[in-house]
Amino acid sequence: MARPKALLLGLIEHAHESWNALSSIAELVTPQARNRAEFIEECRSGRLNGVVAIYRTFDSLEITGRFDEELVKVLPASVKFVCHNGAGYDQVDVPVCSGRGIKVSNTPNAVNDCTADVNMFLILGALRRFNPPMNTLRNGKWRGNPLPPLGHDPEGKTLGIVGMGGIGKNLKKKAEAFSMKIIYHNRNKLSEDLAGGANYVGFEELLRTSDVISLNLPLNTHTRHKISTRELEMMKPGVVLVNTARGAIIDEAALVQALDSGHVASVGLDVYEEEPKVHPGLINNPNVILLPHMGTWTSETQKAMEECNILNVKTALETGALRNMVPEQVGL
Ligand SMILES: NC(=O)c1ccc[n+]([C@@H]2O[C@H](COP(=O)([O-])OP(=O)(O)OC[C@H]3O[C@@H](n4cnc5c(N)ncnc54)[C@H](O)[C@@H]3O)[C@@H](O)[C@H]2O)c1
Repeated sequence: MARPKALLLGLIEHAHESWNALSSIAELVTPQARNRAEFIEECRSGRLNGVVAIYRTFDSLEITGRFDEELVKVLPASVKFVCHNGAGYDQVDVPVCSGRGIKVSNTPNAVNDCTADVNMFLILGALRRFNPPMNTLRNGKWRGNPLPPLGHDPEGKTLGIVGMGGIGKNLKKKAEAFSMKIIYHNRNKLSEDLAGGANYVGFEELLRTSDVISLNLPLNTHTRHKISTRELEMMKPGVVLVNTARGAIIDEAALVQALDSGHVASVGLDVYEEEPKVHPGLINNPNVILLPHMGTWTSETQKAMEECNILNVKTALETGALRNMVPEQVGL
């Protein structure tokens, strides 16, 4: 019987040894294609027949585009698993994969500390309004003239976490060390044990009562533009908003307006609607602290994510099951 193939879409940067070790159970292959049209052609040519598991990276979007209906339809019939190296898997259309009997995994947990650290950095940076003085210092003007506005302490402020999963729960612990009071909204209310003392509230109550709001939920058809004009208007005047989840959860044009009006005092962002493009209204606003999607950008976490994704490929090939199947497919 022919050996199964595992297809690598994108690069392994750290876990070379573990990837190469997979060659004992599968033939490891890479595509010749450099863009989506070429990849579709390569699939149609039969060159990738026999591929059972695909390891894909966030940046492999450049080679294949989204794993949407058009792409999933042309994948070889042998493909049974798509293993995505990342916690957020919005580049993969899960219902379409489910329809073709393809199982999808991601790399949760490995990202929790690293992303929650960035979350806390943005919360502190936005609350303390550190962006303008960081710029004036670099421009040789020390604190600037007029002086920058006074910031606010995290202590005693209410932090509303939307999406109390791996990162949300990790952020809760970190924010508690800064004496913040935590409330949360989640698709499902957590058990007392998992909530760890955080109060569950409805989405609108969270918007109305939080001093700081952190978005930690996945992007999908239900959550696109979950924060738009109506939701921004419900927030307390002077609210601080932080997003490390996915840019398109916020309607960026509406956010720019809310910042310009002063209703939203400051914002911390790691993610954007159309990366790598960033709305000029965000770049030009000194009350916005910006990072270019750095949530998991540490050597330790990048390696842990790659190891986790390789383990998914390995268990898929060896046992026919994924270790980290995405929640939508659990129980299918
Ligand atoms: N900035 C980065 O580099 C970076 C790094 C890792 C993850 N992320 C993003 O963060 C997101 C969260 O990651 P995670 O590992 O904590 O995921 P997770 O699946 O562990 O948690 C997500 C939580 O959101 C909840 N949720 C889903 N839909 C909801 C809705 N409509 N309303 C309220 N809650 C909802 C889920 O029930 C779950 O508890 C990922 O989807 C990813 O897009 C970004």
